[in-house]
Amino acid sequence: MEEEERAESTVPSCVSMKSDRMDEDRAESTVPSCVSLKSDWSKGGMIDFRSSEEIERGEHILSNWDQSAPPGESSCSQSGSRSGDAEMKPKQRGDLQEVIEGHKISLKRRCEHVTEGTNEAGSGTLLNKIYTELYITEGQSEEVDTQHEVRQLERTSKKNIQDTPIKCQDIFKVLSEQQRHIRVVLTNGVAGVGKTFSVQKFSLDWAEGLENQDISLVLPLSCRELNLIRDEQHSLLSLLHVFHPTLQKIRAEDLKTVWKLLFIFDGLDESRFSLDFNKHQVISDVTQVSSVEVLLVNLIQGNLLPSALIWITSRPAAAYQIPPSCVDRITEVRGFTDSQKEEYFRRRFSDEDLSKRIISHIKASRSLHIMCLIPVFCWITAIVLEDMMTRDQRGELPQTLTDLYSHFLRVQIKRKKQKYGGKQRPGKLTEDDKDLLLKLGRLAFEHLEKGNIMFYSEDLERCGLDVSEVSVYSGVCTEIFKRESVIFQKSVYCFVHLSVQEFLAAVYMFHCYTRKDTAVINQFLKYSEPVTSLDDFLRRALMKSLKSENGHLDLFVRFLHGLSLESNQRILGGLLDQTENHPETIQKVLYNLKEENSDEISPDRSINIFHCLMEMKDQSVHQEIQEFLKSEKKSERELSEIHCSALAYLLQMSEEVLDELNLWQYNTSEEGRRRLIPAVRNCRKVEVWCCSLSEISCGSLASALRSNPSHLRELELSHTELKDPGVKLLCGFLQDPLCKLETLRLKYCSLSETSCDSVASALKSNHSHLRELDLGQNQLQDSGVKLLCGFLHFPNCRLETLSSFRREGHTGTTYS
Ligand SMILES: Nc1ncnc2c1ncn2[C@@H]1O[C@H](COP(=O)(O)OP(=O)(O)OP(=O)(O)O)[C@@H](O)[C@H]1O
Repeated sequence: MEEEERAESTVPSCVSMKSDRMDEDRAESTVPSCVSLKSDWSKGGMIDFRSSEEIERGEHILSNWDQSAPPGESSCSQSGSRSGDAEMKPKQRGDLQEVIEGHKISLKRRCEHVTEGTNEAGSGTLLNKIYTELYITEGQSEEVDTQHEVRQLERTSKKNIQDTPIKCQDIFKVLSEQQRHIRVVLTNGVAGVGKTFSVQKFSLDWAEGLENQDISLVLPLSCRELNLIRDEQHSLLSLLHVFHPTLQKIRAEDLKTVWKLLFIFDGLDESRFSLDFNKHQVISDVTQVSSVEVLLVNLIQGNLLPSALIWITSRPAAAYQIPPSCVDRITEVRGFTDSQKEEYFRRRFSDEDLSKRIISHIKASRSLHIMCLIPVFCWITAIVLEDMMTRDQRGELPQTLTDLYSHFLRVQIKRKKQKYGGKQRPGKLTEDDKDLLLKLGRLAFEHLEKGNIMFYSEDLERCGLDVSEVSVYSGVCTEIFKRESVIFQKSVYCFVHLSVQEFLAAVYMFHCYTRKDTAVINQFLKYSEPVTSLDDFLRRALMKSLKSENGHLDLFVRFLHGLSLESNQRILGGLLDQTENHPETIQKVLYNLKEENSDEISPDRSINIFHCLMEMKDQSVHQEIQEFLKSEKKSERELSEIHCSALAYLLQMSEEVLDELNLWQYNTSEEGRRRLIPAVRNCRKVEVWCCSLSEISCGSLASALRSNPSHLRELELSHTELKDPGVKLLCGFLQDPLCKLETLRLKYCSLSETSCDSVASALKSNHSHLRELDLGQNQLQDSGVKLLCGFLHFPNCRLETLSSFRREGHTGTTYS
């Protein structure tokens, strides 16, 4: 037992960022020891010191070993376990029971406290006190793409009526007759939406004997921590011993005997593995040594411990690594519904009046209200608003993201001062503080560019950060930057949320601009001409961000624009030098944003230009579009490109589904029409004809279609020069089981027989609702038409009208 404890103290918790190891140690004395459990278990009629709850738990697990397999489990999953079980001696059973009980106690200690960015000993709050039910759905609401997560959350804030909610504790339960045994569950969700909290709550409820008691062992493994042994070779058994030292005594036979194990891999997106499901070493023995990646693939595919349940959580951009054929259920953590947001603030503050004021401020600010869909934003908002509302605050409450994050940083700095005292004037930073924050900013920036969210001591040192200094800092100001975990004596650091990293990165870049640090600026902008003014700098930064494929600089550039306002610079208490804030310069920046026009930019990405305007507190475009939407004669009003981006944003966010989006109904340029494409996400009928769609616009259209499978009934894409690759992209949407499209017109799109193949196989793969398909005036050839005819014989085919007629050619199929 003592040995186990010592071993445990050197390893991280499964959910280390939320747990507090100091508390674990304190809690130690209050829980029954494994020794007493062991003797209880094996002693028969002797006096039992355990609580009735513990007895119940223990007996339940024992009874699992005596039961036959549950219905629905695959035979292969049972074969190993039953035979091993039969051979098990009572002494072995007792030992195993003891190990499991010890594991439960350890897991409970790891999971019952959350630290929410604070590493101070004893500061952890009880998970059960602040845990607020999350809105989790079965299936996927949005396309799984690599777009920036803040944009995704803006889209996902709308609740789809067809979503099926599922409770966190039910994710392995068979809920309908159509479902078979659920072995592998993949849970998606954007950053900070509550995936780790869900894992922690699930594990705690299990360890406390409240939920999922049919599972014998819950084994959470954080992918972030698995990274640290990425280059090592392990067997599954040794992996468990490393990450769950309470299971040191567990043997290979035990793993095969315990009939329901659950492995939880939290944060696949944070793993640095490359999972190859096609070509890998097959492993079926828990003692066979290989790389962590190979072990993971074998577990997921069911080669290794076929009866073990697997739960993987991931941000959407990384979830594609798991082939759909390996997954029995996909769920998505969608964050908080409106009532859950309120519940969150009520739970958080015992002062009822304060929580009411905070809730009403959030409701009054549309962007804050949308952001609070994501729990981590609720947390940041709670910290800022609590501070502002409980002191004599005359200033305006934050309305934009830059406002909110500037206040967040200010609150953290203030907390540091309260802790250490200090002679400087309130609201002003010491030189040391500035130095440290800017170094953190540099770290944030350099790693944002590379797409890194985790850092090691070496990375800190490279930015001039003294590791011990950061540790002190992270002890008092941990909401900004926290020590994520310690494993094998190696610290891993990360910012409390990606958006905090993006904010600090923008602060650093802005500082470099005001200090005229041309080396850093030129390196970032990759431009030989020197930056001449603030508007020139912001314009080039915007262009750079718009060219990024996945939008990884979107939020950064939004903050950069927000920081150009003197009002925000003031909140930061001297961290940034004040800039040449001539009204003309700001006007020039606003003008540039409104006039930015390039057909090389994806329509989805262009919406970020509108967000930059909002961060600069320019409401003009927003107001003009609101008026436009109310006006009678819409087609007469001329819309600029930025108007179209704002319109696309408002339409896709609207609670109401638009009946028809016809791009020619708007009085705008060709580029303006393309910028409207994101609105396809929220309408029933779409007419995009006579538009030349570039590859980039086509990608945006495909992505918008994929996120609107259930509303869209009619799609007109004739005369669009879509070509075969364009059609291939769109087929992803046709394959979606939720796709209800009835009419698809692709006349004059320069298509060949290749497109027939793509369309026919997409339609075959699914219960297609398509009734009309028009492929006329393309060069489909007889072979293409033949492929389409193949689909007509298919049982799922509901097609009533098929046209592939080509006037001058030999093909003239019409089918009715
Ligand atoms: N159910 C919840 N109740 C209360 N607070 C929550 C809940 N879920 C999340 N939070 C808050 O949001 C923060 C982030 O949550 P969490 O770490 O679970 O997100 P995540 O989805 O795992 O994010 P990432 O992908 O960045 O790892 C938590 O530290 C907590 O402050």
